[in-house]
Amino acid sequence: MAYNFTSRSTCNADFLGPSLADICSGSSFVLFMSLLNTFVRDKNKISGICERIKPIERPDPEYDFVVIGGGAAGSVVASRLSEISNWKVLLIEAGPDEPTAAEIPSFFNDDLISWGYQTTNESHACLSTNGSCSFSSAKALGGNTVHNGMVYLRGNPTDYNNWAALGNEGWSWNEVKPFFLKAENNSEIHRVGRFWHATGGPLTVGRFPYQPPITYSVLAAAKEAGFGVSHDLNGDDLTGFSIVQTTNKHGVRRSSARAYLWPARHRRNLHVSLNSTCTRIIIENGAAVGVEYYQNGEFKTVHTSREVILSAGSIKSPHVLLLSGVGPQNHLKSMGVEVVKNLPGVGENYHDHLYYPVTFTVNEADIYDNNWAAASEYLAFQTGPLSATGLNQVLGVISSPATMPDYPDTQIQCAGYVPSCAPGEIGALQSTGRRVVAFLSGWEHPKSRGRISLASKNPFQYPVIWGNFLDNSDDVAGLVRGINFILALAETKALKAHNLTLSNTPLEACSDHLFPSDEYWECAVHQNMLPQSHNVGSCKMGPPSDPMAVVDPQLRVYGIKGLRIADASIMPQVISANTAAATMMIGERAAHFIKTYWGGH
Ligand SMILES: Cc1cc2nc3c(=O)[nH]c(=O)nc-3n(C[C@H](O)[C@H](O)[C@H](O)COP(=O)(O)OP(=O)(O)OC[C@H]3O[C@@H](n4cnc5c(N)ncnc54)[C@H](O)[C@@H]3O)c2cc1C
Repeated sequence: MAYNFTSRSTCNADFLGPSLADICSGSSFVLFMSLLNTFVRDKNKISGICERIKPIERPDPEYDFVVIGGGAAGSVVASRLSEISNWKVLLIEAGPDEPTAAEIPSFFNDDLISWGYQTTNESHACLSTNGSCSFSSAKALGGNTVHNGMVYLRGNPTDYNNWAALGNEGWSWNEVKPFFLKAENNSEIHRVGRFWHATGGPLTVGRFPYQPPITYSVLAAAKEAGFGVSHDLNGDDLTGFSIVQTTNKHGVRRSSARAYLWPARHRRNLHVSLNSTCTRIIIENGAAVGVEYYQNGEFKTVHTSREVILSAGSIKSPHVLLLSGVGPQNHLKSMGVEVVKNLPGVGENYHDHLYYPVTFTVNEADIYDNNWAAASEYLAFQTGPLSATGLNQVLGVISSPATMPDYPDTQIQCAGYVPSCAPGEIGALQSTGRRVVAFLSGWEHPKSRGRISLASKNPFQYPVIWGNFLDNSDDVAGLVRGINFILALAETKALKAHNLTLSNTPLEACSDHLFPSDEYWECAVHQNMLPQSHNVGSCKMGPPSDPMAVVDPQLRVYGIKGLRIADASIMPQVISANTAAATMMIGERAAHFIKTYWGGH
């Protein structure tokens, strides 16, 4: 095999986001990361430098549709609507284009492009950080699909049947499944089969080309501990540990923007405006007629002749609605915002999956996996450690005694072996200690509900994000059960062979409890639990009989004509799995509703 770095592209994309060199601090990293960034950027197969959407500088005064937010759902909506060549579509995204670093799977969760959100006033959670939980959310074209873990899980059929049972016609599993399939291009169809999967859609899905060797010990441990091994958690094997499929193509990330927008880059009827923050939806006589946004130091407006689609995610969609005068009237009045429509559910019902990390060491030196050898292999072949997310591609789905066997409520996410920053030397040590791995107890059926509300009517001030996490004691119990599953996994011969040793040390704040008893873990999760950034529910979908519903089952905002919401915020209850695939499905569903309404099929 010969290394080939000669595919230097001549394309230019001066609108790209931050460089790899910005990710790692420390001067010794800079040369290595700058060179890697240059090589990656020039390699079209990885960076897609010649395939990117070219942003528009001066949008037209009017479009048929304006989509706010180019994330998991917004990119899908804009792409699907612009399939109709006589519809003009504008997509407004607050962030820049997706950075080249994002294309390399091992550099996931890069905080450089994050909005940097924090919850406040938590009485039961994140007590070690004064009741404020931090979580990541990407500000870039592609939204969180640009820096998420790429795990492709759709959730459980019961999740969607529950939505339908709440009065959301058209959202049962059998009705949403075709839209998952429409999106999907499964690169392992021979392994996972056509009953559950499809080929030919925009979103390439498959396992990463690389798994760290310890992966197979984790799977053996899962078998030994009785959790089982699933060959496909999206098929009929709904529980067990698995090397999951992810949104990657040949070891390169597939964000929703790369999957849906880049192939549409030659469409003359699709415009994308980057670094453009929507500050308000313009509503006249009960109808959305345009959008106000801020770009390059100026407020601008654009009008729409058909619809505005709000896809700014679970934090910003309610924020934009509230800034536009749509929300609980008393709250709006108290903030000095003119009430356009009293809609009490806006910002309510906010919730997220919760997790608690249990950390261990293994009997290996703590080396950096990102080095010249790994980088060269990745540049030449898009394989090796950089082509994957380390042990994070392994997770377990478990039904605890609190749920039905076919409706799992616990997810154990594995973590470790992720090559990200590197000092530039092959085999350099990260520390003189042993390598750390973690297992995250993930609680997938949270019952606590929080709220998004205005901090002020200034559109640039973040809203107040109150998770109210762990308010319901069932959520604490769920996390502790997950921790016990992890401890059982750690006791297996398969993992003992790695000398897996618990490294969580007793917390001072929990010193009244025996370490590691259930009482101790209950105390610990109140101290250090984290939201998983799978936030949903803050503009929930519901039937007209539900006074707290924000959108109807066709995603139309109650009481405002020409305005829909398509993103994770419409989920009435979070699904039992990572939320990106479901959110892209919501984008597909929204585009279908819109095309049906306006005769666009
Ligand atoms: C670190 C991390 C890891 C994750 N890992 C996984 C995973 O492995 N698998 C999985 O399934 N899910 C994962 N998720 C969750 C998943 O990515 C999200 O649920 C999903 O992206 C939500 O989609 P969305 O369209 O609702 O919002 P987003 O994807 O957040 O998109 C919203 C977009 O709107 C833009 N925007 C916001 N406000 C404005 C405004 N005022 N004007 C213009 N634009 C605006 C934002 O910049 C953003 O681009 C992860 C999330 C995070 C943060």
